[in-house]
Amino acid sequence: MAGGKERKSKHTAAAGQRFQGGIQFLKTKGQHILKNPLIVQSIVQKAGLKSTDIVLEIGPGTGNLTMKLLEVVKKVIAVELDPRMVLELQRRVQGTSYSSHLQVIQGDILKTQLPYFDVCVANIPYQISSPITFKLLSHRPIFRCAIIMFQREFAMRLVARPGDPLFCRLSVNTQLLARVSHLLKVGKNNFRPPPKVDSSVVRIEPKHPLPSVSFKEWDGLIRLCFNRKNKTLGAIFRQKTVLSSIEKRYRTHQSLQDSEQMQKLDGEDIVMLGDVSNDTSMAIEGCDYQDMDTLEDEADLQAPSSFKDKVLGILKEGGFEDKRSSKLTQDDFLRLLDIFNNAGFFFAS
Ligand SMILES: C[S@@+](CC[C@H](N)C(=O)[O-])C[C@H]1O[C@@H](n2cnc3c(N)ncnc32)[C@H](O)[C@@H]1O
Repeated sequence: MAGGKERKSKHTAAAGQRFQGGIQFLKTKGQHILKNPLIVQSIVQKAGLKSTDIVLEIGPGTGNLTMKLLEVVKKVIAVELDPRMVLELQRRVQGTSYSSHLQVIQGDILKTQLPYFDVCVANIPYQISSPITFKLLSHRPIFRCAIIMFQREFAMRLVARPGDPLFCRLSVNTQLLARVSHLLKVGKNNFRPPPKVDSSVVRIEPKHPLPSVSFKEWDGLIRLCFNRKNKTLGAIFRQKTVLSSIEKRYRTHQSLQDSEQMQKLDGEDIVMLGDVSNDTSMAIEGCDYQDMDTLEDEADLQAPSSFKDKVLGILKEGGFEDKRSSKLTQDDFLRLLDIFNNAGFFFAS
């Protein structure tokens, strides 16, 4: 009996953690509400907001952050998926002087066309971390900065530098497009209900102007290089699957050189960077040969080993053969892409 009673009281306490204002928080929607006002205050302070700013808030929830933002900026546009949260937020702001400064859009942020904004401030559901980061970075006109709460490990990957253990494709792609810095560590107990993982607030400041590089090309190369980030590039580019995918593109490129397809604008490129959602997935795509018949000729069929020599020769000449992706800087990757492209090798899928 006693054991039964104890189980019941534990259950009641846990359930209490998941309610506020009659709303049951759903983990499936990443609903972990920031309950510590000091953290909310600190996020708003670190955002460096101006009274003239329009702020985009992703997932306002019950509005703890929204209310603080409304105290300092001209307008908050909040995009929230859950209609129960939308109602709660509207109820909270109703009858206050802030109501005319808040616009609530009910919907999925990933499917919503983003409005104009100066700064994005958000405690996001962690399951959309990667796609939302790249959706923001592809948004135009460019915004001043984004101050976002991420799962700690994701945050540390975003800010990791060459040589750091967490340095990965996500770090390289983000840092091509933005300056990123770690602002604040936030422990689990600052949320209701507490998530399983710790969190961190990161500042993302889009670069302006962006480096002049095709992002599809860039990501195609980076994907290969981080296929096995601790192997030398020589070892990676010796792999059959890697050589096959490069060779396929090489041949396609040769045959399309004069066609319109080669003149695609880079502007549409960044959107595809959202595909890095699963950064640990390093599958190499584009290795099937189904469409090769029309492109192959006798000389091409005899090419494999000379093709490999050519690729390895480029790496060697550039001084990259013995280098490892985990230690390369952004300038190194830009130079590597440049020498490959100049030799007629391309990486965009
Ligand atoms: C971590 S909670 C943050 C709540 C609030 N901003 C706070 O700090 O207390 C994430 C919020 O995002 C909402 N949400 C989840 N997926 C979303 C999506 N795809 N688009 C917009 N909002 C979403 C959830 O309903 C929830 O209110």
